[in-house]
Amino acid sequence: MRKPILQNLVEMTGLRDHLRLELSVLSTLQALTGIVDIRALELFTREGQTFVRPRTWLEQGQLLSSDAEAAQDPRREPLERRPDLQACIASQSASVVHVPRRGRYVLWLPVWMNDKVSTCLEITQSRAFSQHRLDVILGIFQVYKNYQSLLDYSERDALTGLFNRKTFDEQFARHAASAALAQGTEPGTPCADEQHGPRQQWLAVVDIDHFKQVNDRFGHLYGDEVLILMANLLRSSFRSHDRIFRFGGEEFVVLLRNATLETARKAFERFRETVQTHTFPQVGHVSVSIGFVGTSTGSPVEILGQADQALYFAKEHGRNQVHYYDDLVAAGQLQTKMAHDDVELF
Ligand SMILES: Nc1nc2c(ncn2[C@@H]2O[C@H](COP(=O)(O)OP(=O)(O)OP(=O)(O)O)[C@@H](O)[C@H]2O)c(=O)[nH]1
Repeated sequence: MRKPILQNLVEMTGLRDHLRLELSVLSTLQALTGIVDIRALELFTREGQTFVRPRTWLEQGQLLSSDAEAAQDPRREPLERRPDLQACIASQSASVVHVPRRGRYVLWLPVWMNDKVSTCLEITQSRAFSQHRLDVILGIFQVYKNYQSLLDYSERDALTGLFNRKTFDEQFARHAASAALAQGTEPGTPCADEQHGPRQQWLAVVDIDHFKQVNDRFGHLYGDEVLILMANLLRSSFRSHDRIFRFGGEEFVVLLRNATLETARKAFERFRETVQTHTFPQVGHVSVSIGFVGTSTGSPVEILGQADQALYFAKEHGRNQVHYYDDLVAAGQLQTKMAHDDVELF
C-alpha cells in the first residue's frame, strides 16, 4: 500500500544526512501516480568545465544512490552535451518542463543554494504535467529545499561558512568505517599509481601562527576578518571535492582526496606559501603551520592525533612550516603514540 504523502514528509524531515534526504524526497515523489522515471542529478565543475551525473536514480522500481566521487563516475558527462538542461540552469528558473520527446515529459527542479546549483531533480511522466500535479510536486520540493538548507546550516561554521567540527567528526568516522569494511577497494585505501606512488586521502591540520597577537594588536574584529580571508584562501587553494573544515578557533582541517604523497606535499606547501605572501588588510602578513598524514590506516582518533603531532613539531621548530608525520617518525624526530580506545579525543 502507498504511504500517504504527509507520512513521507514526516520521515523526510527526520533525516540528518543529505544523501538519505535526497533518496527520501525522490521516493516521496515516486509515490505519485504516473511517474515513469525520477533521478537526482549532481552538477560539479572540474578544471573549469561543468559536468553532470546521476547521483540517485530509479532501477527496476528501486531507488539507488552513489556517494562515490563524482569526478570518477563513468556516467558523468559534460553539461554542454545536455543543452536543454544547460539552458534550464542558465535561466535560473525554479522549475522547467522540458518539451516532450518520444511521449515523455520531463520536469527539472534545480536546487539553488547560495547562488549555486549542485543538484537538480529530474521527474519524467508519460503525460503532460497538469497545474495540480505541478503544485503538489513544487510543494514537496519546497519542503525538501527548506530542510536541505537547515541541514546545511547546521553543518557549517557561522563565521567562515566552512564545514564545522561536528560535520568533520561525522564524515570522517563514516569514511574510516567504510574504508575498514572495504579493505582495499574503497576510497581511503591506497590504490597504486605506478609513477607517483599510492593515491589516498590525506588529512592536514592547519593552524594560524601567533593568532593571539593578531587579536591583541588589532582587535577581535580584525582577527575575525583574518579567519574569513583564511577560509577563502583555503577554498580557492584546494579542489572542490577536497573537504575543508573549521575546527574551532584558528585551526582548520583539510581532507585532500585521491592524491599521491607528492601531490599532497606540494598542495599543502603551496597553500603555506600562498598565506605567507598574502596581504591581510590592516594586519599585513600572517603564516600557518601544517601537519599532515595519510588516512588509510588507523582510527580517526589516531589519524588526527598524528597530524596534530606533526603540527606541533612545526610550531616548536619555527612555525610557517609543513611537516609530514611519517617523515618525522622515520627521522626519529617523533615517537609513534598508541591511541587508547578509552580516550575520546573527538
Ligand atoms: N578573532 C577571533 N579570535 C579567536 C576566535 N576563536 C579563537 N580565537 C583566538 O585565537 C587565539 C588562539 O591563541 P593560541 O591558541 O594561544 O595560539 P596562537 O597565538 O595562534 O599561537 P600558536 O598557535 O602557538 O602559533 C586566542 O587568542 C583566541 O581568543 C574567533 O572566532 N575569532
